[in-house]
Amino acid sequence: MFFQITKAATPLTGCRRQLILRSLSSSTNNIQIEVDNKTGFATVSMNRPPVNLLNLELINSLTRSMKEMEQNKSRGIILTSTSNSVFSGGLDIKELYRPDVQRLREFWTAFQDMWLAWYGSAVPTAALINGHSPAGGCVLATCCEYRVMLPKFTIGLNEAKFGLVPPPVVRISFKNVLPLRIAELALCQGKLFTSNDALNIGLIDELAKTKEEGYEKCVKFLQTFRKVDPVARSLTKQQFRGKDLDDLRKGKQKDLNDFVEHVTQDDIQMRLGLYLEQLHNRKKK
Ligand SMILES: CC/C=C\C/C=C\CCCC/C=C/C(=O)SCCNC(=O)CCNC(=O)[C@H](O)C(C)(C)COP(=O)(O)OP(=O)(O)OC[C@H]1O[C@@H](n2cnc3c(N)ncnc32)[C@H](O)[C@@H]1OP(=O)(O)O
Repeated sequence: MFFQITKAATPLTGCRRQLILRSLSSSTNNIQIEVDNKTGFATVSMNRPPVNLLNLELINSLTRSMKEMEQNKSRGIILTSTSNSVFSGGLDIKELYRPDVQRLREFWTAFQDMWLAWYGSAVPTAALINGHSPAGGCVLATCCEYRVMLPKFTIGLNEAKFGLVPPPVVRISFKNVLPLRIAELALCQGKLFTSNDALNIGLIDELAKTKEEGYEKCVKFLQTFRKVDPVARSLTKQQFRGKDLDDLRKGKQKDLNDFVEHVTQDDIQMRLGLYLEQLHNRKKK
């Protein structure tokens, strides 16, 4: 993939000059990448209005972005969104409802690859959670090494509430962040935590009042690795996450088959249909 590079001031950091890298190969422009001149850190912003739902194209763009930043020897990545109220609304349920099975398989394979790329990234990562972050949004945030969240939003894995069983790839990064008992209870309850509660249980690391403050906190975290050898850092991270990554790599085909079998069941399709309807009608009441 090719990038067009231009210099511009960014709304994220006021007048600080940044390199704006815009993906040219993506016709949808669903990701924006900015590289800070001073720190060398890249900000990856999901940009799929209105609520950054993870469809096949956005998932593929997230994976490609990570691979390219690794190739470019990026020194750190901040994942956020261009929205004012949503980090990511999670999986686009339209991908799961009455699916074309071939596309459903492609979709879940892409999600597995995105998880492998972000959870296993060689580059240090921080999530700037500038809005709601349910389900797939929470998976992305927990793939990162550090989380800074703005107040009065929600984050968590709510799949159980609408009848989905969270597969391993969804559970693992959540379990990596939280004590096992809290993770188990939260998953069984399909619980979404407020920003404050998320801080109290350790699902996020810091709160920030504004996106700018959150950005500075993410930068501060990434700078903690400034004096650490990048290869040693990356291999140490792999020692912690390597087994999880290997388990998915080895079990990819089974995980895919389980996912497709689960999602295409009549009962699950009915629940997904009802949930979509509920989301659509939410504001009419
Ligand atoms: C053995 C086991 C094997 C396999 C298991 C199978 C499956 C596992 C699944 C994998 C795990 C991941 C799951 C997910 O991510 S599912 C998605 C979960 N997400 C949610 O529940 C969030 C729902 N959305 C919201 O709560 C709100 O939309 C949100 C994000 C807080 C934003 O609110 P707001 O800004 O007010 O925006 P709207 O609600 O008006 O939404 C705008 C627009 O988008 C539609 N929409 C919202 N979310 C979704 C979604 N997830 N999928 C599809 N569509 C969605 C909403 O209806 C609006 O559209 P409209 O046309 O009505 O205007």
